[in-house]
Amino acid sequence: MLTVEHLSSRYGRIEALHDVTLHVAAGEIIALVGSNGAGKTTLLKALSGVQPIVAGRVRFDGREIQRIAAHRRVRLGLVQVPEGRQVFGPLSVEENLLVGAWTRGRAIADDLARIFVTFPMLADFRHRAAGTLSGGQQQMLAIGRALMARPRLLLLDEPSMGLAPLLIDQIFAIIADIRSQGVTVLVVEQNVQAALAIADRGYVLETGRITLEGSGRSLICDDRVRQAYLGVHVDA
Ligand SMILES: Nc1ncnc2c1ncn2[C@@H]1O[C@H](COP(=O)(O)OP(=O)(O)OP(=O)(O)O)[C@@H](O)[C@H]1O
Repeated sequence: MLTVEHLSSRYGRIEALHDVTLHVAAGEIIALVGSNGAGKTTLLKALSGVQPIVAGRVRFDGREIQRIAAHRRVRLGLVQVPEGRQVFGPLSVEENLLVGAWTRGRAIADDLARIFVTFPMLADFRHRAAGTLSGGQQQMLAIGRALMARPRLLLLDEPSMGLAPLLIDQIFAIIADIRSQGVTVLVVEQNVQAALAIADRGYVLETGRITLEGSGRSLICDDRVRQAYLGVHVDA
């Protein structure tokens, strides 16, 4: 579904991504992990079309998209849930969800009803200002807003950031549920254990380069991942 080939991106003279190559097949959950500043957010932004790339190619469903504007990528089904939720605080929960559907013209009421079934809490708070919700509720709203765009590939940037353990479990259960409804998922996470546990495959990004890839299970068992990201001391 998504193929990224030799992608590089920079902020002025800082090269944030170097020669990144990866792929995502339809129906997969892919985890992208790495430490702070590794370039994970930059990669998602480059895929969404809000961060310029200086080299490389991105194909979505066989079509080159690296020169296609961000809003048109959303129409093609490539939709991002940004880091830090970024809900529209003064707007109501329902208005935030409707904003997610702005690229679409039809069946919005049906989709809104479906989101309220998936997230009953959003239905309860539909008239509340989004800014008054807790962090976990805002994360669910941000995911619901993205689902309103009818994604085929959902890009999630740190969905568990700042959430209590119980909520983190809920968020990962929701991600698994979204995939079971036919949406492919690429998730960036600092919660490496939880992300690799639900992922079919994963990639490790370090200082802008992909350094490891494999099945979720094989990466959780990899000594380099255990030592660097899971806090496990591994004897040499
Ligand atoms: N707007 C910007 N201007 C200049 N440099 C930036 C900008 N955004 C990110 N960078 C730099 O690009 C590199 C990659 O940052 P990025 O935010 O993509 O990493 P990340 O893996 O998502 O980290 P985090 O987990 O902290 O969000 C870092 O060195 C960062 O300092």
